[in-house]
Amino acid sequence: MSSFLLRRSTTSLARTSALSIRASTRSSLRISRQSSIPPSVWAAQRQRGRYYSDKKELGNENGADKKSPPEIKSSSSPGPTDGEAPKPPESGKEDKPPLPEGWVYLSESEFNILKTMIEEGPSLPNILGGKETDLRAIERMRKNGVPKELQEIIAKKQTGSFTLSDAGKALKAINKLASRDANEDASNFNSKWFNGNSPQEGQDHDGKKGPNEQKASEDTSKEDAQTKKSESQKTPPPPPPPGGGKESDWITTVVGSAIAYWIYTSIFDEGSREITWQELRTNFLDKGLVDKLVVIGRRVRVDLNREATQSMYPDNVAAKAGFHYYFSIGSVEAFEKRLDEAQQELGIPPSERIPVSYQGESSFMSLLIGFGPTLLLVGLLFWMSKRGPGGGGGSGMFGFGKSKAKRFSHESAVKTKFSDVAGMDEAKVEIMEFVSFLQKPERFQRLGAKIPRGAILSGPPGTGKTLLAKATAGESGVPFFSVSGSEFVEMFVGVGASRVRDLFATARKSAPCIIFIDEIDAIGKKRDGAGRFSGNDEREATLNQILTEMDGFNTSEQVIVLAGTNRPDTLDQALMRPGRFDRHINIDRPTMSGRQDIFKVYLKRVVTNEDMEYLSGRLAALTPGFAGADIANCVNEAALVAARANAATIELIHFEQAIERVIGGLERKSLVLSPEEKKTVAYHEAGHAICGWFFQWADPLLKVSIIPRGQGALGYAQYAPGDVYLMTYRQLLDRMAMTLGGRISEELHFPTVTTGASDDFKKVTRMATAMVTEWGMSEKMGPLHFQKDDNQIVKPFAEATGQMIDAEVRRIIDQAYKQCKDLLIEKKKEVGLVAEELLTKEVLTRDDLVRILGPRPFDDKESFSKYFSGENAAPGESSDPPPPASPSGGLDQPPIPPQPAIFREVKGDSLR
Ligand SMILES: Nc1ncnc2c1ncn2[C@@H]1O[C@H](COP(=O)(O)OP(=O)(O)OP(=O)(O)O)[C@@H](O)[C@H]1O
Repeated sequence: MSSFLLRRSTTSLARTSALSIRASTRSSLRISRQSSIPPSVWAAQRQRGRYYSDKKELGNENGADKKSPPEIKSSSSPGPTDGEAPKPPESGKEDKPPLPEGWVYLSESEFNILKTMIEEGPSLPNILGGKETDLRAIERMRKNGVPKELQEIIAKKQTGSFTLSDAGKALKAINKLASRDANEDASNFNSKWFNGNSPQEGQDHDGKKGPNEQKASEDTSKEDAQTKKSESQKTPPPPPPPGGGKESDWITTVVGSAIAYWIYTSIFDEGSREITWQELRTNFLDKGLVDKLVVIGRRVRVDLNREATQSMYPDNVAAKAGFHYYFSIGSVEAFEKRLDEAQQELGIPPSERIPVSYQGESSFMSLLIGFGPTLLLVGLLFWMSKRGPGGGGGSGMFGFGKSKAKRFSHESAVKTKFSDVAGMDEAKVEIMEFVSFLQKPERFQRLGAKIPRGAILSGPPGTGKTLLAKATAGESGVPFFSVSGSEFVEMFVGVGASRVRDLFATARKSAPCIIFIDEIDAIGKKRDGAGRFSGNDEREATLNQILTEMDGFNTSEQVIVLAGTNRPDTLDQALMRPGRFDRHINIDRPTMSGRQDIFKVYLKRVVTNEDMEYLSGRLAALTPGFAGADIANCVNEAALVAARANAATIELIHFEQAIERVIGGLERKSLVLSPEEKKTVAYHEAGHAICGWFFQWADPLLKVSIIPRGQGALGYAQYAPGDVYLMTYRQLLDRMAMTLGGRISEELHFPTVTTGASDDFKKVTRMATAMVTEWGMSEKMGPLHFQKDDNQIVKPFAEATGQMIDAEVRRIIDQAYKQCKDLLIEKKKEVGLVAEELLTKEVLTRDDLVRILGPRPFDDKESFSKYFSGENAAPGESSDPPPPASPSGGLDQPPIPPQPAIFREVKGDSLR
């Protein structure tokens, strides 16, 4: 820019300087307080302004000003914009060799502009050579020429009319420079390393060649290439070129950053600034600095005469090339009227008036503003689709369709072995077969057997279905994909099916492998018409996809699908058919010996000095109905109890406390009962205890307590019911009578009764109803079965049958009531003894009861006596429960599920 100014006519410069000094001493650009210039001065200034900017008007100018134009013209080298061939600089023209097409030598003035651009732009860090390297880059361009595009950009720099398309040109120029220099460096490097020469003739002091030598050097390299290739195969590859073509990188960096900086400043940074009409008038219009006004929509761009502005406001941004002021207008008509008035006031003749042109709003910025939000949205969508919820991209839109299955491999996560799974021997045998399928498929294929596709593992919660599937993966040593059925469910339709596809596709790639779908009922429910209006299409589509994928396996693929569910009855039949889930493995709560085995697994992991065999047996006897997860929890709880007591090892007492805690809840020592309440609770519990002692088929009593526990239990009696699979009418009646013992004892010992027996009544009613409606234990009703279904609106029986059911239920309960009352009247004294001892000691064990009541008049089961009263063991009685009844036996489940050993008795809530 400075060189440009230097070439201005000294006369005009002197004049403009005088004016500018005067103006700048009076005000800054921002202050609108301005003395107005007389019309004559304005006209002179304006003439000068127009003179500098508009070559067509040169003929109209006075002789003094006519000196400037030729100088200005000579300052800008003929660029390709004029269609002229690039002219080599005047000096040394003859010394320079011709350049390839598209390359030009820059004139000195152009180099000056380029230098200014580089100086204005960011400099290279010192470590890379700083300004010195900048200058070397210029030297190199001076010697080897530059791409034509660079010359055009330099020309634009002078006029300040840089557009977005010029940015493309700039990139092209940088690219050309970079590749030319890279080629040159490569050929220098080749000649240095392959010819073993020092820099050759025709190379500069850095060993680099000019573009004219480049071609020859390339040819030489090509010629030598064959020989070099064979040589390079024999000899180790040469070290990287010294400097590694660093110089050419600097050139690209220097020129690139200068141009990028200029693009940035001309488009974004201070490229324009808004002013008011008043500012325009006082600062520019009145001083004759405005060349042209361009109306763009509701804005007017002010094109200033750069030189005049520069001389008047030398330090102001207004003088910068490419900078524009603009102001907003209400309407074009109003603006024109205002401008007319202003020019009239200034006495500007019509021929000298400021030209006004009109443009549509199609600048880059308006485009950016228009399309910016859309571009942003598209970019955001693209980014989201790349990342997706699973992270790292996924199939389907936004990766939602990507399966969320966790992959475990034998080496990493699945360390579970069959030895960790106890108490389900039959299930283990079944599933072990899958391991052999995966390990030795040929053993089965040899005989023409098809490998099963999958197995459904069903059973109550916590019985070890997932554990068994993991152990299968651990034993077979194949990858294991674990996913929950609910993870297929998403709010978007089609996502579930897509995830299934993705899961199976991934599994196929890792075959042989195991897929485990836990809680498959989340997606595998029966497809009936019922859900038509509840948006089940997505679930059905997911199920259909599973069905399709499982059909799609061929027998050699060795992908085995295991699925776990608590509700096998709700699953779709298509899923269960052979060819999909071929095997149905039912995993029930463990039996007494199963529990003992599971206890052994977990007892091994804790510190205890107890005899393992006895301890595990006793704990198993105490925990009928416990699943594997409950047992694991009990052992852990015992360790916590022992730790709390600062014990060195876990003792039996800690385990028993843990079991009581798991079943009955925490002891609530803070709950203080009144003496009357305590007495009622004691007699209530004593009633139960006496019944349990003197009824033959009642469960053996272990402990009675009146310490409140858990949620609202003010007292409890602990029994060891053992594992029961079949129950007789008499057993049921004794159990009902024992359950009513609490209330009847209250009736017999107090003038009134309490609300504490509500839970007992519920149990008794449920048992009696099942006897009448399900188990055919009423002669009057006969062998009928009415399924209890809360969703059924219409009862499955007639009104008369309903009345008969009610009557029979009442009859049975009355019978149990009478049986209990007769006993408690007979044993009224014993009830009193037990209750009084309870009031003093709060807890009575089986030994206390033996002391008060004498030995129980009936033999206990072996499983019970073995662990709780050894001397009473009945010889020859098996401790193992009878085997489960076969389906043909008419019972597919125990009539009364094994109950926890604690009966909660008096409900605290209802006592208040
Ligand atoms: N037979 C068993 N042997 C050893 N540990 C068991 C056994 N069954 C359950 N467990 C313990 O219980 C935990 C929970 O079991 P798991 O998750 O396999 O039960 P699940 O049947 O899959 O339950 P859900 O139906 O609720 O998913 C296991 O991690 C394990 O610690």
